[in-house]
Amino acid sequence: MEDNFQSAYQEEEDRLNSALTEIDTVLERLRGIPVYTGHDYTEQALEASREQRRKDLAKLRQEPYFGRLDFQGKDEEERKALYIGKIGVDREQVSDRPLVIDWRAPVASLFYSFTGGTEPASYEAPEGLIEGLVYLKRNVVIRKQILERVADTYNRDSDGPAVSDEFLVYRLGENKDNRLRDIVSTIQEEQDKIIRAAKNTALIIQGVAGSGKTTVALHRLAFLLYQYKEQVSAEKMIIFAPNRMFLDYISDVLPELGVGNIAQSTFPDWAADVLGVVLPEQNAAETMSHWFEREGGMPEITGETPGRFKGSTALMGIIDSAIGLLENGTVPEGDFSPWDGSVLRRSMILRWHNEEYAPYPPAKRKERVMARIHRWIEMELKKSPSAAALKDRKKKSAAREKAYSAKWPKYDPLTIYKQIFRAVKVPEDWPAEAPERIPQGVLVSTVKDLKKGILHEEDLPPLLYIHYLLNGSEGGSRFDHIVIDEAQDFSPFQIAVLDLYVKGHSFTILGDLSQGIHAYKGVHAWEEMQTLFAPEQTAYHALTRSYRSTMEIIEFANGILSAGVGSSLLAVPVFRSGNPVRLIAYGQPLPGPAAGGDSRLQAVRTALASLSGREYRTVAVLTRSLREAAELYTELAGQFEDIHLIDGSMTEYRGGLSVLPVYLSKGLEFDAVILADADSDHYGSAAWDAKLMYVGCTRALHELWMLHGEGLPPYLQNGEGTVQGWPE
Ligand SMILES: Nc1ncnc2c1ncn2[C@@H]1O[C@H](COP(=O)(O)OP(=O)(O)OP(=O)(O)O)[C@@H](O)[C@H]1O
Repeated sequence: MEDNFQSAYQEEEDRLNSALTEIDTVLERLRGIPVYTGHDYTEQALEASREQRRKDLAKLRQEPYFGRLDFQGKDEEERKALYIGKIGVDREQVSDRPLVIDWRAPVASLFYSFTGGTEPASYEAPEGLIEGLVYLKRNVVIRKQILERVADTYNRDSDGPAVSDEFLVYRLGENKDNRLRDIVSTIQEEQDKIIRAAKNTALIIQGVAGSGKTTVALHRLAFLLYQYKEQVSAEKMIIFAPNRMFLDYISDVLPELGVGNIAQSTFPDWAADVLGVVLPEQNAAETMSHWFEREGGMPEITGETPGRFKGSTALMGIIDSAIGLLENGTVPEGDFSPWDGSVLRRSMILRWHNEEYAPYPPAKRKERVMARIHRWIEMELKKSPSAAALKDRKKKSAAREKAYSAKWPKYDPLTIYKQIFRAVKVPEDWPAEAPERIPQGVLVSTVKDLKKGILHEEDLPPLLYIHYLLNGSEGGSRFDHIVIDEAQDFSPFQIAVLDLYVKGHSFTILGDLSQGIHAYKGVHAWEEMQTLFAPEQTAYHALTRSYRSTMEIIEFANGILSAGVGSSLLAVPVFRSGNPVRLIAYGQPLPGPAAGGDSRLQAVRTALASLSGREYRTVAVLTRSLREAAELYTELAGQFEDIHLIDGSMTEYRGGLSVLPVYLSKGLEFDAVILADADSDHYGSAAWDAKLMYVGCTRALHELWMLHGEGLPPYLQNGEGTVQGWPE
C-alpha cells in the first residue's frame, strides 16, 4: 500500500513538473508577442484574448489542476489520463489530449458523476453519448506549484467498487475563513446534476442546510458561461441574495472560478433601482423587529398577512384588471387644437393609439402618440403666414400640448398602486369591487402606510409589475439567467415578476423550507412557485446531504426539526465525526475562574474564551434578538479582539468572532457556534421557533455549544446526542 502510494506520488510529481514546464513555455511565447496598441478592431480583440490567456496561465501555474481521471472510451485503443483544472490548457504541439481539461468540459463531468462500480460509465458530449471504462479517480492537491497530497478515491485495479468519501471528508474538516470557497475538486454527483442542468429551465432546488446550495448556484453560473458562450454573457446574469453582507461573504467564489462581472444584488435594491424609488433602511429594520423581536413570539401568519397577500398571484390579477381599464379609456375626449383654427381630429389620434402604436405598453404608447402629435404640430407651424404668427402659434401650441398631455391618465406605478388600494382618488369608471377582493386588514394598513409615504419590501413586486405593464422591460434588456438564493423567503409574485425580466424562464431558485423563518412573506411549499411555470419549463431537485457540519451537529439539528416542526426534510450527514453538541446551563460551576458579570454573561465569556482559544478561525455567538446581541457585544468587546457585532446594516463580513441575532445568521457559517439563551424564555414551542433554532445550529461546522437558562423548549428536552456541562 505504502509502495503504491509512493509510486503514485512520484508519478504525479513528475507529471506536475512537466506540466509546469509546458505552461511556462506557452506563457513565455504569449509574453513574447508585442502588445498591440493600434486601432484595428480584430487585432484589439486578439490582444484582449491573449491578455486574458496570460492572466489565466499565470494564475494556473500555481495550481494547474486538482484531479485526474483515467478513462478509456469504447472506441479508443488505450486508456488516457485526463487532468482536470479550473481552466483548460491546450498543448503547444498538436495532440489529441489537452494538457489540462476545464472542469466544465463534457468529459470532466465523469470526474463528478462517476460513483464507482465495474460497469461502463458515460457522459454527454456534443457528438453524442460517449461510453467507456473509468480506471482511476484521483484527487491531487497542489499549492503554489508544490504537490501536497495525492488521494485515490477510486481505483479499478485495487479498490472496492465504490468511490470513497475520504478526500471529501478531509476537505470538510478544514477550518474556514471569512469567505465561501469554490468546491471544484469535490463537487458531488447530486450537485453536479444541478450545475450542468440545461439553461432554459426554472430549476427549483430544495436543499437541506449546508447542502451547498449557494456554492452550487455559483458554480452553475460558471458552467452556463462556459457551455452557452454564444448565448449568455456575465453582464446579463444576476444573483439575488438576502443581504449585502451575504453578497460580500460569497464574493470570492466567482473570481476564483475565473468569472467576473455578474451582477449581485438584493431584491429590494434591484427593484428600487428599476423603479427609481428609495426604500429607507429603517423600514426593513422595522419589519425585522416586528417579526423577530416581539415579546411572546411571532404574530400569527394567515392569508391576510400583508406580505403573504401582496406576494400572491391574487394581487397580480387585481392589477391586471386595473391596467386593463386604463388601456380602454386613455385618449382624452375631444379633438386637439394647438391654436384656434387648427384641428387634429380625435379619430386620427385614436388611429395612432389603437392601431399604429398598439403593440406598445400604455406608457410607451402615450409617449409615441405625444411625439407624433408634436411632429404634426411642427408640420402645421411651417404653414404659418408670417414670423409673428409663427411666434404666437409656437407659444400657444406649447401650452396646449402640455395641457393635452396632462389630460391622459398618470402612468406612474405608485399612483396606480395607490389607486388600487384607494389611497388616492380613482378614475370614475373604476369598478367598485376591486378593494373587496383585498383582505380588509391589508387594505387598511396599506392605505395608512401609503398615505404616509411608507413603502415596504412586499410593495415592490406589485409596483414592479405595474411598471412592467406600463413600460415593458426597458430597451428589451432582459437577463440571460437569474439565481435566487434563500428562495424560501421569496413570494410567488416576486418570481412571476422576475420571470418577465429573464429570457426563457432561465432560473436557478434555491432554498430550504426548514429554514423558512420569514414565512410572513415567503413560500410555504415549493408548489407555490412551481405552478407559475408550465411543467416542461421547470424542474425540481432535492439536495439531502449536508456537507457543512459534523454528524453530531447534523443529527442534533435533525432532532429539532422532527420534534419541533414535524418535518421530514432531514439532512443526511457525510461521515465526518467531531465533538458532541454541548448543553450548558447558566449557573453551572465554571471550569475556570469567573470573569465577572451575572451567570449568563460569565457562561458566554467562558465559552467564547474556550472556543476562540482553539484553532478555529470563525466563532459566533448567536442571540435571540438584536437587542441582546448588541448588549452582549458591549460586554464582550473589551475582552476579545477581532470581535464584531452584526446588525443587518453591514456590507462586509469580517470573520473572527461575531455576535449576532440568530435570524441574521442565515446563509453564513462558522467553525464554532455558541447559541446563547437556548431556553424556553427565548424559544417558544411553535414550529417557527424551532426553525429559528435549527437555522442557528446548522451554522456550525465543527463545534456547537447551547447555553441556556431554566427550562428548555420541548424540542430540546430529551437532550439526545448531547453532553451536558463544560468540558473537562
Ligand atoms: N461538494 C462539496 N465539497 C466540499 N465542500 C462542500 C461541498 N458542498 C458544500 N460544501 C461546503 O459546505 C458548506 C455549505 O455550503 P453552502 O453554504 O453553499 O450551503 P447551503 O445549502 O447554501 O447552506 P444553508 O442553506 O445552510 O445556508 C460550505 O462550507 C461549502 O464549501
